[in-house]
Amino acid sequence: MTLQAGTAQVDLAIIGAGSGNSVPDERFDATSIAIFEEGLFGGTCMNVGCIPTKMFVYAADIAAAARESGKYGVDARVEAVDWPAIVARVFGRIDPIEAGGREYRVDRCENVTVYASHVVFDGRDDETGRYRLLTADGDVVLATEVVIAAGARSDIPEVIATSGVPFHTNADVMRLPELPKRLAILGSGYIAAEFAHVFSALGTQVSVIARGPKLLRALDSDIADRFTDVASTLWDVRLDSPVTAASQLPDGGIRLEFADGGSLDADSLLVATGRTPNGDLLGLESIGIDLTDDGRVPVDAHGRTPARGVWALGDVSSPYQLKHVANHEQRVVQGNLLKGWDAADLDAFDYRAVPAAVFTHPQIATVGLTEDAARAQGFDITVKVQNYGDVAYGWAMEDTVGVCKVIAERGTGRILGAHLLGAQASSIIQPVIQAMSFGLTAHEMARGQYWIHPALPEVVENALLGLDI
Ligand SMILES: Cc1cc2nc3c(=O)[nH]c(=O)nc-3n(C[C@H](O)[C@H](O)[C@H](O)COP(=O)(O)OP(=O)(O)OC[C@H]3O[C@@H](n4cnc5c(N)ncnc54)[C@H](O)[C@@H]3O)c2cc1C
Ligand SMILES: NC(=O)c1ccc[n+]([C@@H]2O[C@H](COP(=O)([O-])OP(=O)(O)OC[C@H]3O[C@@H](n4cnc5c(N)ncnc54)[C@H](O)[C@@H]3O)[C@@H](O)[C@H]2O)c1
Repeated sequence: MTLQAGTAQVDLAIIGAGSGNSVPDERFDATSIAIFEEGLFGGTCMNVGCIPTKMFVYAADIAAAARESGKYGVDARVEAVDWPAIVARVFGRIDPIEAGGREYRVDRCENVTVYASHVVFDGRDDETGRYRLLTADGDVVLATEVVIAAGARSDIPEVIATSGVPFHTNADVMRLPELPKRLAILGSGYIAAEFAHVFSALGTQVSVIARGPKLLRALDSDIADRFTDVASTLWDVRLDSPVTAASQLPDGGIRLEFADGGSLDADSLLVATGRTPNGDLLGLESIGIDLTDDGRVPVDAHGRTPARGVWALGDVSSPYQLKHVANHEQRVVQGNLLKGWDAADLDAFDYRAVPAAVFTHPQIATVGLTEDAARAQGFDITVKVQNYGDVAYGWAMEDTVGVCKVIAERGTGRILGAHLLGAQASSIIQPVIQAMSFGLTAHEMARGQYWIHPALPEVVENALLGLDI
């Protein structure tokens, strides 16, 4: 059902149909619900994030494998890349899911009303004490409880925003009508690393511009250093290169100028310099919520904001901008909504072993503490760095760059972190995540199970066995 402009009252309002859209299940059938979504149903991950990017990455991996096939005695070549066909494959699958998700909520959920509009808090209603939510379309909804799941948006550095040069973000770069010949990517984090791989492997000349001395510098320094070295052989990587000016060239291209006096010309520009949580666009001051210093909606371990009855989850409030974390937080908040704000047995967010992967080339996966963080926290640690090339599957791959680094507490053998760079990293790290989540020590994990021989996880087994506990 879709409501005409006016005032409605609901038990629960949900801001954002990304992870927020998963809150109402059959246990909420007797709850009147308003969902506010100004953009696409399914949110960032489904439409412009995790899922489409990985579909492009898969195509890029195939192309890269063909290009690297010579070392196995196979003469494969990338004869052509049909970019429009790749785009059509990806969005031919995703767009109908978005439409289906929206249609399900609008037409088939009796207790749910969808407002396709930006919404803000407008204080509390004098009479009922409910939260007053005001949409850009002029609707007013009074809600007893609210879940804020409003996500984050691309940060655009001022030098680009004020220059007037055309640029892309993850929101539109995957729908370019054709592959650019030269793509400049500003930023050196997850999004930059993944799109650099996609476009480069598919034939674009890619430049990655980092303002600091290495790529992916939030990661363990051994991994970031090694990745920066490998990436520099694949792409035009500009380190220590803050952009001081951007301008459009007469041929439609873009020129970026750097602090050291150098410059770079490209056909297109992709900005990938971080994502700002959307809490600053929600009128939260009207209900007495101040954002954290880093711009997030503050929540306690159960997802409760300082405003009674208002919960938050996902990128808008989480210390992690990751979909599996947003999903976890959604399940916690969902359960707690059912239990009630004051329940003694509220579920809590669990951030003990949060993993992440960067689907670039080579892949990267990480869980737990970096070596520097473990030392800074005062742990007495033992560290083992094992090369992929040390195990049989690494020989099969002729691998010279892959590495698995594990960090454990000396004495107890507690696993504190693992960091992998190389083929299948996002998959072969999973047993370490499991061990950390269930409290297995390094020795228990290494010797308490079989490791399939000669599969790539043997690199993890060997790293564990190499620790000097
Ligand atoms: C390019 C890219 C690749 C990524 N890849 C991965 C990956 O491989 N793995 C991974 O774990 N994570 C990945 N992420 C991160 C992941 O996408 C996010 O962590 C996740 O989508 C956050 O979910 P969310 O529900 O908090 O927010 P979102 O999915 O962003 O949902 C928020 C929704 O709220 C809506 N909204 C916001 N404000 C308002 C308002 N005032 N009124 C109405 N509607 C509003 C927005 O339109 C949006 O649809 C990626 C992100 C990007 C950008
Ligand atoms: N595979 C995944 O899980 C995945 C993939 C993509 C995105 N994400 C999530 O989305 C988040 C956002 O991705 P992202 O890559 O935009 O952010 P990021 O935080 O990973 O990286 C941002 C980078 O931009 C740089 N930067 C910031 N301002 C700059 C400026 N003015 N000039 C030049 N460089 C600047 C930073 O130094 C940093 O290296 C990630 O942190 C991650 O949580 C996850």
